[in-house]
Amino acid sequence: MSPLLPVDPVPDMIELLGVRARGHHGVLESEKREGQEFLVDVRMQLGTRAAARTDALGRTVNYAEVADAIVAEIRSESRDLVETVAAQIAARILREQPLVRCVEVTLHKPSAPIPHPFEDVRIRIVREAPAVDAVLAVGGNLGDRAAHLERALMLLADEPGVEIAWTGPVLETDPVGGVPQAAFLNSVIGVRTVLGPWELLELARAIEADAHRRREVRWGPRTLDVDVITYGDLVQDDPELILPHPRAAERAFVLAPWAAARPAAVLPGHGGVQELLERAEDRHGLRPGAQVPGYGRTAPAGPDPA
Ligand SMILES: Nc1ncnc2c1ncn2[C@@H]1O[C@H](COP(=O)(O)OP(=O)(O)OP(=O)(O)O)[C@@H](O)[C@H]1O
Ligand SMILES: Nc1nc2c(c(=O)[nH]1)N=C(CO)CN2
Repeated sequence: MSPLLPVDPVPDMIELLGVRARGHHGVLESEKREGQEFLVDVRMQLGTRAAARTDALGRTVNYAEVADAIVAEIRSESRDLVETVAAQIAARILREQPLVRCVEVTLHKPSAPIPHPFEDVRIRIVREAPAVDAVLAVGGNLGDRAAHLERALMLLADEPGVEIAWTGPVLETDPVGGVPQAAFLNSVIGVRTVLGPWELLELARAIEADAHRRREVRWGPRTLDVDVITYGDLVQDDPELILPHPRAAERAFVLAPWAAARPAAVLPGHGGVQELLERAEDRHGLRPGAQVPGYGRTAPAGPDPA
């Protein structure tokens, strides 16, 4: 199966070059006392399609914030080595900018104490953000419900940058939301991914489109719905991608398969999924659903035990 997301031959990159500030880094006492100029170039890898499509700053990296972070690190507590300062800059960018998947930092020290003519001293490092644990909810009540869930899992598993970590059991659930309609099959899928949150949403939409999902009635019947429930601990309120999913905390059709697979899981900002499930109003409308290949697998795939 070919991947659903576009495969970019060169990933998108935002570059910020020549950010300058005085710092007191260096091995020599005179460097620590007097300080000198440092320059920094950064190249940040992130998906920029969602931002470009909507012209929304909140869906990308604000390079002015990154410049502030670089200057703060240059001005921070004196370090002996350029290695340390460059690593601190990279770590701060990855910590503060959850959309950045990989960062290259070049730190220049053009006034280094070298008693010979020279042009520059610089160090270049590349640091990757760790893969992120995310949870997706899948469900549908039109057509061959089990086949749609099975295909959704196959498409996810085939996507570069996504690894299936675990899956919940498939449950049959009464419809929630007031629209009279047939029962759903629902489950949840835990993934480990190097995709950014917007790319994960794009993938979820592509999987829905593959099942010919149509948006007609809000909370109405659908072949397949794929929602992003959590993306690591990321909390954001962008209406196109609210994280955690704004209704997950009260939906037994999400919480029950999640708690069955990961009883100790926590929904960031809301609490343990088990406790949330005990309070969810729709908790009595659930029953075991079909056996769908790939679902109900609580351990990562590996060699079968002998
Ligand atoms: N965490 C999220 N996961 C998926 N879609 C989200 C999320 N946060 C916001 N959205 C937005 O919600 C909008 C409606 O999505 P969708 O049509 O799947 O809704 P629904 O399935 O009918 O209802 P619900 O969102 O309550 O499950 C989409 O435009 C999507 O961008
Ligand atoms: N049981 C059940 N009810 C729903 C579901 C669903 O997946 N299962 N999805 C909805 C909108 O996403 C609305 N109502």
